[in-house]
Amino acid sequence: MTGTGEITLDTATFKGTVNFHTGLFIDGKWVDPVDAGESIDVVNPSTGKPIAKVSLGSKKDVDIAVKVAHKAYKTSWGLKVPGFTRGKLLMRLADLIERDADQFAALEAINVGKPFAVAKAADVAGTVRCIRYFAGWADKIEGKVIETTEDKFAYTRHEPYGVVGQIIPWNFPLLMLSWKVGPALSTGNTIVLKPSEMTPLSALKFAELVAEAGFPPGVFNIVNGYGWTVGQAITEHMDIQKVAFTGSTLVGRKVLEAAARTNLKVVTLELGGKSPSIVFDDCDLEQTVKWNVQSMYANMGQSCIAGSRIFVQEGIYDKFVAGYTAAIQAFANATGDPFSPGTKHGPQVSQTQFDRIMGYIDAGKADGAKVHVGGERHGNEGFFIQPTIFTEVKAEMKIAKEEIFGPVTAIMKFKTEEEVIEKANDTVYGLACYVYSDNVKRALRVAHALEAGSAFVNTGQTTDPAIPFGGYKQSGIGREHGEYAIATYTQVKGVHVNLGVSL
Ligand SMILES: NC(=O)C1=CN([C@@H]2O[C@H](COP(=O)(O)OP(=O)(O)OC[C@H]3O[C@@H](n4cnc5c(N)ncnc54)[C@H](O)[C@@H]3O)[C@@H](O)[C@H]2O)C=CC1
Ligand code: BAL
Repeated sequence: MTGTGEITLDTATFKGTVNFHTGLFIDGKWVDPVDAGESIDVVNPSTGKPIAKVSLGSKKDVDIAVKVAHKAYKTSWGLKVPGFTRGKLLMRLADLIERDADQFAALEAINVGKPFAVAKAADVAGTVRCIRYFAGWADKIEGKVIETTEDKFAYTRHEPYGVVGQIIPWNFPLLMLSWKVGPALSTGNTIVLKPSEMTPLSALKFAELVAEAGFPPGVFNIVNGYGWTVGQAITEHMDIQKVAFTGSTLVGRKVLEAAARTNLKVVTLELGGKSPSIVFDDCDLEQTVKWNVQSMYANMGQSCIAGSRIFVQEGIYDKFVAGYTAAIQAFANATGDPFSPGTKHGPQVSQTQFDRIMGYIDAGKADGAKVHVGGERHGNEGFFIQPTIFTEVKAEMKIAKEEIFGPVTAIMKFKTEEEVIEKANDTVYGLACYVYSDNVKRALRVAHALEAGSAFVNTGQTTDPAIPFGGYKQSGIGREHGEYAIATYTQVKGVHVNLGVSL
């Protein structure tokens, strides 16, 4: 019997105990790592104190997990199982996650620092919707017949890869897992997944429900561990045919290099961003302020699509900055315990991220930008940072160029549409962009001219499992969501059948 953990809470939003396993989930069972004994401390970012220990896996455990995943693929999953059966199991899994929504939200609140209500309404509900969406695809994966000559019957099959590796980040531990697990299982692949070492708890809870839903053993496996050991072993494994990764551009590069060095596995990458938000004079000011607050400060700014560079047209600049400042000050007043009902802003996920973000704030100050709001830590416990706005920002400053991944906005002024398109596109990233204007022709013209995989027009940040998500430029390769995700988890075979006598 491997370890278990429990967290008991008596808060205004959640009262009760959440139990979870702390081992590795391989072949439908909870097991200890081959090199048992070492563990990872899981920390509550609101206090900086440990809340659990989970087993630390290694390359040896990845090897075992890949073997059982391969066997499951050949014997009890893959195309052996009809799409409607895979879909039914995924539907059942979604129902179980919904049943345990409060427990999942509690884990995301205590382990990531997300406000409980937000975790429940966004992360958990989004996960349920994502799994249901991909359950629906399972029996709709179709090839096509291709007309060539009268003698030839040719058609395509969209076949799974076999064993896929999935490496999950810490900013949306459950939701990002669902974006990867949903399409992989729907299409018949089996999975070896590594959660972030900082935020493994919701993934471990998820694995319990995979077993309860009745998926065959070996179809879904979790190996906890660090990126440079377990993560790297996944990316280098010769029997993993595809890897899906969400995280930093730095590590994304390593994932691609590992694939090139080993078996040329297919790689999809969802990486960093420095998304522009463009506010035109003719926008609906009140709404635009609200949308910008949400797009930037949701999840404590730890979102790859955060609208972190706000370009404001000169005619509305003063009014926008005044409205945005007031809104951020109100938002900042709702900083605190993720389990308090009114909390909107929690801690950063870790000491490392806290230090990194404070380093950027210091760089902004040193480079001559003006701290308009915030700019300091909040309180003296945990990893809280005040929502921060910089004005008087120049394009060449670090805070305008690099992904901060924290609650820090850089506001800049512009005059013309042409000028702002050029400035907005002057980045190595291309994940998302935001455009605010009541002139729909202009809004769409600009959205089309911006080099980004998602364009949000007159809205905050929003994702939907039906709508493709991914990056241009150094923000990634491939797409998650929608039929595009189905395509990235299948490979196409062209079948040529001779109906005549000659070739
Ligand atoms: N696109 C996104 O949603 C995310 C972006 N980031 C960006 O990355 C920055 C640094 O955050 P980190 O936690 O250090 O990100 P990271 O890229 O190191 O971590 C993401 C995942 O990759 C794994 N990993 C690390 N090294 C690996 C390797 N060599 N091979 C395979 N897997 C590996 C980690 O264990 C984790 O599961 C953030 O400040 C942010 O800018 C981080 C998390 C999510
Ligand atoms: N990584 C996809 C969702 C987000 O970070 O906003």
